[in-house]
Amino acid sequence: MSAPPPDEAGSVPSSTVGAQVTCHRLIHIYATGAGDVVALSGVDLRIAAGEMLALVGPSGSGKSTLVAILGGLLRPSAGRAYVGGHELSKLTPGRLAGLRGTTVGTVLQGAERNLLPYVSLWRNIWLAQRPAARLPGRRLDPPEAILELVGLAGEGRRRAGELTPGQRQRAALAQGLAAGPGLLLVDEPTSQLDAAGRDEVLAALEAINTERGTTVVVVTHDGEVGARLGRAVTIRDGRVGAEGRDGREFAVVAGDGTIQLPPETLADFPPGTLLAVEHTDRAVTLRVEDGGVERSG
Ligand SMILES: Nc1ncnc2c1ncn2[C@@H]1O[C@H](COP(=O)(O)OP(=O)(O)OP(=O)(O)O)[C@@H](O)[C@H]1O
Repeated sequence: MSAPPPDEAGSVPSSTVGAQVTCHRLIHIYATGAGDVVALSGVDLRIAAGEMLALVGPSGSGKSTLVAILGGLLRPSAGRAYVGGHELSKLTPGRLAGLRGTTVGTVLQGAERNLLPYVSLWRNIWLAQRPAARLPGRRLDPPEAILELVGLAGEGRRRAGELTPGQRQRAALAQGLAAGPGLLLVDEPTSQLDAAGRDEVLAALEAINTERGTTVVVVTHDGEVGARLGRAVTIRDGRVGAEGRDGREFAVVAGDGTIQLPPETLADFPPGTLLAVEHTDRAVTLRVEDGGVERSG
């Protein structure tokens, strides 16, 4: 592993505090031999610096695509994504590479994909720190301090391959955090774990967020994980479909003024239903006229 060229890495500022994230009408289309696949169809999302949230939603709704764009692994087809003041679609490939790991840390699904199994945890972390080591003003924590943060104090000499699944997942978090990114993206960190392992991973994520101020985004299918993080953004059909905050579920007004109805209402209000919209001071009411369902066309 070699450090990015100084002229490119040097233009990426230090990220010792949480990064703010903004998505504006973000669109991504995969071109395949069988035709185009629209993965994101206009995501509007704002995440404050130092916030922690879950991205939830059905399989294929676009969560991984969104995370890949925020992690600098994929360029959006249209729209804008900002991380820590950088507009990702405007960065050259070199600057985008410099951003990965230093400003944004990504922990891929499956802890073993993030770690070298035959070297110690200390060395795994040290290797992940190398790209950031020459950035001006970047203060890198000793590997042991990062391991302590994720509940692996004293385990640095062990090889990643020797760890339990829960320890391995926390080691993967430490690796993602190694270079001090302002944003940590974590894909399905609890999917292979029992309840105790899940609690330890959640405790590690909370420690990263509260003690370092790192902005943390967790992709999960586990509703309990979403509830514990306080804010859970549901991605549905490639856009923000709803948002849960402290146990309450909300519809979200998108940048183009649309909202998605909760899926359970669609049996009563199928596509094509005509709704009268009534707007008062603090309320918007959608009402079927005359109690009947009218269809367009
Ligand atoms: N590399 C790719 N090439 C073509 N289509 C893709 C590719 N990656 C994802 N897709 C498609 O894009 C859409 C969104 O996929 P994505 O993986 O982002 O969803 P997801 O919510 O992360 O799903 P899951 O929860 O199953 O991981 C799906 O229709 C998927 O089939």
